[in-house]
Amino acid sequence: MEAWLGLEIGNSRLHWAWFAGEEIQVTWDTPHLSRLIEQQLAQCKTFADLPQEILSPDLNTSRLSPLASRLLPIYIASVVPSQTALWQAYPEAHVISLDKIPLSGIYSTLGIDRALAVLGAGEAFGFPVLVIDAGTALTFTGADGDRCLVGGAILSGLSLQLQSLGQKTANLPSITTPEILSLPERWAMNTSEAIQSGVIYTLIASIRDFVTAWWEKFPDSQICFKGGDGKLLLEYLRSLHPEFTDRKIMYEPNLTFWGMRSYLQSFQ
Ligand SMILES: Nc1ncnc2c1ncn2[C@@H]1O[C@H](COP(=O)(O)OP(=O)(O)O)[C@@H](O)[C@H]1O
Ligand SMILES: CC(C)(COP(=O)(O)O)[C@@H](O)C(=O)NCCC(=O)O
Ligand SMILES: [K+]
Repeated sequence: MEAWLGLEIGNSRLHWAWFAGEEIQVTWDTPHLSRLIEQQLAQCKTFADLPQEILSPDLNTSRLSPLASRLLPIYIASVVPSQTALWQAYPEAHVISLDKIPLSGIYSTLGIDRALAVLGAGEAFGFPVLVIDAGTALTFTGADGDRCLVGGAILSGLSLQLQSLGQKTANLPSITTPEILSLPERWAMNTSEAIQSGVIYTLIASIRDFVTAWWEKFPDSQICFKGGDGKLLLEYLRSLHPEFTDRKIMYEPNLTFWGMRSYLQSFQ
């Protein structure tokens, strides 16, 4: 099986998957790359020449050593043009564009991450399907039983909501997501918890509203969460709304990579 790397470039960080053919071997995340790396990417002749920055510290690199003597193709789904540009110099970079995604009804400025995630989810669990991506932004993206985009919605993600409150007010601290270890008190008695309560309970209420509206349209449809805050938000949704526990709703971090795999298969 041929080896390749999937790279999803989000607004907070890079998400990587090493594929052996159709199987994901390992995934990891790294920070955005600096412009200084462009030169190094241009001169890559083998996997071993790739900058260390793209490998995670906890990635067992010995697993990758069989690949070290070759140059791996990297399939890129990016919503950050300045980060995409850095890869133009890499000889085996393939930027995935919206026009060849095997879904209908797509609008021209739809995020490629959203298109691939809904494609990956639909291929794995069947169409119709709804994807909730809790990344920098939080997005809802649905497709119907004919693999046609139904549409969706975009709002500020969990960290962005917390950060912007801290940045645009004099007295509010910027809370970070690792500080939210459990569901806050709804009726909070201190500033930090009041911020957490406001952001979390309204986010969960919005998600519940979209989920309910989706199931009114497509009652048996699978709903998939992904993204850095997806696991936490699904956990909170379930604990506040136990009636969702037995419904088809799950967390799956690799939807975009599954979408890349389907995209590549559509050319075979
Ligand atoms: N190590 C981490 N670095 C950055 N964000 C993280 C990390 N762990 C969890 N998160 C959460 O993930 C969110 C970003 O989600 P992610 O899916 O990585 O975003 P994007 O795909 O937009 O780059 C942040 O808002 C943050 O709350
Ligand atoms: C909505 C997004 C910013 C989400 O990006 P992310 O939070 O995953 O970094 C991205 O999908 C995007 O730039 N979309 C383009 C607009 C659209 O999808 O309609
Ligand atoms: K994303």
